[in-house]
Amino acid sequence: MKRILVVEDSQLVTKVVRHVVKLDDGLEAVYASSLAEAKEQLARNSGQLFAALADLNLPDAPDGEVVDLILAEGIPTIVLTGSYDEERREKILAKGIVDYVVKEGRYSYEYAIGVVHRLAHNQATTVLVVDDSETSRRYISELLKRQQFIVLTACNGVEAIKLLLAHEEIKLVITDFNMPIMDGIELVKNIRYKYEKSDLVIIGLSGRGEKSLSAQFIKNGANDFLHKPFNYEEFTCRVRHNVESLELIQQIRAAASKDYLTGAWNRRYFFEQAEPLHQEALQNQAQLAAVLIDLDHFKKINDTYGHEAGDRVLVEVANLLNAKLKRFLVARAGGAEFFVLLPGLDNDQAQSLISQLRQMLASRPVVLADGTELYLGFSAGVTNQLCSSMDEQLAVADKFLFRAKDAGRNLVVGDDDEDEDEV
Ligand SMILES: Nc1nc2c(ncn2[C@@H]2O[C@H](COP(=O)(O)OP(=O)(O)OP(=O)(O)O)[C@@H](O)[C@H]2O)c(=O)[nH]1
Repeated sequence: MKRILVVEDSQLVTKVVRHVVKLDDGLEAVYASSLAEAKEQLARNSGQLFAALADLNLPDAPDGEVVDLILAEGIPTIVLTGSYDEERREKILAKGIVDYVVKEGRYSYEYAIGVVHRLAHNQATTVLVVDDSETSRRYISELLKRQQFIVLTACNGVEAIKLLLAHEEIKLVITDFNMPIMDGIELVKNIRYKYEKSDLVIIGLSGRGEKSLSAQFIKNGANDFLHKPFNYEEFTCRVRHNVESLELIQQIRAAASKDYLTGAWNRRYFFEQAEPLHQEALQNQAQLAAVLIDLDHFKKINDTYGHEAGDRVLVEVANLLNAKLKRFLVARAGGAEFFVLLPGLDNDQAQSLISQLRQMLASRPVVLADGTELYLGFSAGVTNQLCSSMDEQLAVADKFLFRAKDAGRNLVVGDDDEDEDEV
């Protein structure tokens, strides 16, 4: 939970902000209606405030003094202002605030809260700034740090590539064009050999009078560009827009790869990951065990306790498999069936691991919402016969799974079992 300070003397505005904050699970707020109260809240919540929303005009501080007070504590501040004019805008931005919001209705406050959330995301986002000018690097870094980004810097393309290789977490590269050793466009070309646009955002910078550079940046793989000199708002809007687009693509990707109910990987993702691992194992004659797990009498759980109880069981089983098979690939195949891929394990090792899981599940009940304890069993087929494709190997696992069901269920059958595993 992030705690924010809201400094506002209008009761009506405070009421709306309270309402917006209340609807937000990730935020809690403390309130002040004057400079004096703001001082008290800062002292009381020292070290615990993530950000602040502050009105510029307070009865005891009519000229934005409260903003200076909050900024002096190192707290990212979003200014709430009743009126907007160019001179005022320049003045408040120059103070070092994160953003300003003109109080024009509920949407303005939702926007302000959105900025707070953006700051929280930015704290986990690393940006690489590439520029040979120290002044420029420092200026861009300062703008990014105001937005709470983690910032790394490089003074040419070669240094940038070294940093990219050493820091997989970098999500955004902001690069100038004119640099010694490797210019910005060459850097973009090099980066795009390895990183897709949907994995890493690049924003090119081009100076005035070099208009064609912006097009060259984009044509060679940059996501966006900015003409220099730019102002703080122009820069932060572009950065925000690009980072949000990247996050959205990554969310869509994750949603397309995960099973909606259990959060486990889905069938599509499993094959996407498993096929290359299978090919690699074939080429290197390496061990690769594939497993098909199916809960026993799952239909009876739905029929007896309802579909919701069935869902709960599926979630618990997926959680157990994910927790116990962390370094392997686990996916929900559909219904009450799960795929597991165990690279590096021979049949005996895989069979023994899956049997342990079977015993674990059988000895730990899943507790339903009404307190009912359900002891579950599963049957599984395990094989490390590589066959010629992943599909074929899974067909062998499926044949063993069928054998396990046929032999009475609650069993793990593998390559060496002509009949059955332990019951
Ligand atoms: N609650 C719930 N049920 C599901 C879901 N997907 C499939 N099912 C049900 O899961 C059941 C799967 O049953 P089966 O695997 O065919 O049969 P079973 O009762 O487990 O019997 P055996 O596998 O032979 O032991 C069906 O009744 C499906 O309707 C789901 O997402 N949630």
